[in-house]
Amino acid sequence: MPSAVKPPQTLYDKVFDAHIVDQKEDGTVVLYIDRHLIHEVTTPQAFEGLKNAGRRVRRPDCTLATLDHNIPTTPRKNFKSVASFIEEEDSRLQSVTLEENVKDFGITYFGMDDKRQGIVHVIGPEQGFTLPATTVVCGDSHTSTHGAFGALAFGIGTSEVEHVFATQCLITKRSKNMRIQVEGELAPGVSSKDIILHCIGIIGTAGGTGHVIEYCGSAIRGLSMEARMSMCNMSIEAGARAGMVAPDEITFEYLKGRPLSPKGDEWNKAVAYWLSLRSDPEATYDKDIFVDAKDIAPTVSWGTSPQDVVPITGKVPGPDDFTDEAKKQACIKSLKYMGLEPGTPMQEVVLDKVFIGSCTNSRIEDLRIAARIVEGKKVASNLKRALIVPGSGLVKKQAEDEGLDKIFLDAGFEWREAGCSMCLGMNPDILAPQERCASTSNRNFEGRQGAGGRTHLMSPASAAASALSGKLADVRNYAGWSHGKASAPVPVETEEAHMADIISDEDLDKLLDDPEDSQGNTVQSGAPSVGGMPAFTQLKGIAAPFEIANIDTDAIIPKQFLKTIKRSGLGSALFFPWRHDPKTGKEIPDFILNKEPYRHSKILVSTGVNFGCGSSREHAPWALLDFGIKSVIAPSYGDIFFNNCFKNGMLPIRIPDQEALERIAIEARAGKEIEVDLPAQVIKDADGKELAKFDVEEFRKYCLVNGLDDIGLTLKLDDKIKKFEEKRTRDTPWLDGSGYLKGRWRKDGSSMVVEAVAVPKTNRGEVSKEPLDW
Ligand SMILES: CC(C)[C@H](C(=O)O)[C@@H](O)C(=O)O
Ligand code: SF4
Repeated sequence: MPSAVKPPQTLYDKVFDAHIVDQKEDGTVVLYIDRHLIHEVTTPQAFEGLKNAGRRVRRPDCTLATLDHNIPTTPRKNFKSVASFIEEEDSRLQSVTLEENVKDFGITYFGMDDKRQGIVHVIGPEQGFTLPATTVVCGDSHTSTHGAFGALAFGIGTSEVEHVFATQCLITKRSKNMRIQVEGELAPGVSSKDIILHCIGIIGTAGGTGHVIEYCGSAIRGLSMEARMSMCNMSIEAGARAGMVAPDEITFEYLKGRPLSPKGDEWNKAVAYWLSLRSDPEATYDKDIFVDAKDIAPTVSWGTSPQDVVPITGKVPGPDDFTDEAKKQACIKSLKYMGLEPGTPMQEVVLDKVFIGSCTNSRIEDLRIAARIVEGKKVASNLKRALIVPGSGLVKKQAEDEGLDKIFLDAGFEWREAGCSMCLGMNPDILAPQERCASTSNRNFEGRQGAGGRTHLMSPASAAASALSGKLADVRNYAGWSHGKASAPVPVETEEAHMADIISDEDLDKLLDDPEDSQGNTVQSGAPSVGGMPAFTQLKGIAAPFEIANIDTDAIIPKQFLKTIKRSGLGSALFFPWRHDPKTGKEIPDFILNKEPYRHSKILVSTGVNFGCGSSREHAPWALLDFGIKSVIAPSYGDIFFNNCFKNGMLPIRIPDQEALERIAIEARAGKEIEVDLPAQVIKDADGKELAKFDVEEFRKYCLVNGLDDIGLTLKLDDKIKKFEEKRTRDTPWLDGSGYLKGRWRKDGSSMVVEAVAVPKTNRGEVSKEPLDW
């Protein structure tokens, strides 16, 4: 536990320090991970790596698995097995693969026939698996959600998932501290979703890059745990990898009695420890933002970035509302995609669908508020669908116990089973091209909810009001609304809408199986083979210039390509919607990577900030690598993407100096080769003239130049990891041997060792549940 004599520290500093297993001189830290949540999308390649290297999962008791992204949210009355229930082949394969892996490695798993199944970020807190002062990771960017408990929780890529499986540690660096203080009382109709949208509007999607945000102030203290989760969830959209709230009475009340929360004497010990980790009053922050709660209105997004927000009473902005040229261009692009005219009042924007769900807003309180607003009324007749998708089977059950399902069904909503659903459309719930959706999810990127689909982010209350209005609506006008409009029955999703997702399943299979690009050229298969990493020293080649800011990983590789259990063959999927015409599927000749000489690019130069923001999908670097791009140069990056590159033998280079970056971009635009020299840390033009110097962390450079597998390096620290675990067992015994694996643990000398007992299986693809102890 942290000592009282240390200089003033933040909550983040304290939790981070309490988990250091080893620290190198350059600041690289081996950090112990208390809790690992896993799902089907980002684990197959990690398990494959483990198997190939003959490694085990070090702490199955600290690992919890579920299915969420791929699964249909249709009724499960006839559910027999995942293998027979999931129709779409790639989704089925990914889901069955998870089931096989959890059996092979003895990991607790909530399958589709378990009422505890749900979105990974809903079930962790619900079970008390997420606890204050812990480190929590998941191969998913919205792991930031769990920071609501005062946990240091962040998303990781698949290589890091494998690293945690094998070592229960991660190699990382200390982040900077940022504070967002929200003081005062929230106005009626304003929720924590509005707080976070408002804050992202202020700081931008790159505002928190490199930082961990601590949310504090009276408005935050007044929020429930569920509201805090919604807010921390979107820290990633604010550019930060993690967001935290100091644990308090509200936290403890939420956790007490949860299946995996500490019990009896341990509970009191745990609470005392958790309280000791609050930020010291004199602690300082690298970035400080103050928000007056009364300035926050119900907020909605208008564009294709979560920073594109206005109060619901506002209008769609136009390029003239921005002074910065890059922002003007981004506005033009967003308006075109969203099909909006500048100056249109937001409340006149007509909707096609409403989605209330996702790891941001699918908890019981979200459903309660939505139900209160729609009770006794009907969804507008112009809506094609209005979906309520509970975040977990337990949320669903509770809502049904309270009669909320009936309220929704009577109002004309669909009442679905738990899953990610229309948040990203890896499952059958998607938008058709040009359909407009009021959504309680967290990302409004191009194609996020379905190719060509248009997303407006908002709170559950606003989404409920919008469902009644059929347009984007100000919830404050709906509180007393009692006369429902006549509503038409909500049509069910057609097969056509699903297939409209640009690429058919057959095409997808072909692309993934065939290591050729869409032009039929064999592409360099640069993605590393499992267990190894190619060395990186000098790289000379054509550099493709990209001039847009905030290029997200959904754009680098859209969701339909994430349903693979392999790392290779993704080159054809790179920037798929930007490279191909959605109607014909043919190449768009003007897109940079479709032009000569850029088809042969080995380097990508982005003059825009925050390259690779958003999702943790390691498929993004895999796709770049498979296309032939081994190095990216940009002013700044999404943190997870930046890490993921190194894990694949790629070099992402930060060049924050605008002039130096422009020198490089000039060469790129001219179609000339440039050279990246990692040992010398310089970028040169084709004649060897220096264009820029760059920094790279010593440890990362060492691994890249020598092609080292960092799992092997961490495993060499086994003695230190064991020592850490002994101390953890003494100080925080409630973190060992989760309730689900009771009786499977034995003491082996000084350390806890899990016995290699697979979760009992009923039949292939089906895993039986551990008995519930509640
Ligand atoms: C599939 C996963 C990698 C991804 C993420 O990391 O966020 C997904 O959950 C998303 O929301 O885009
Ligand atoms: S953001 Fe959406 S897709 Fe990602 S975990 Fe949350 S609900 Fe699932």
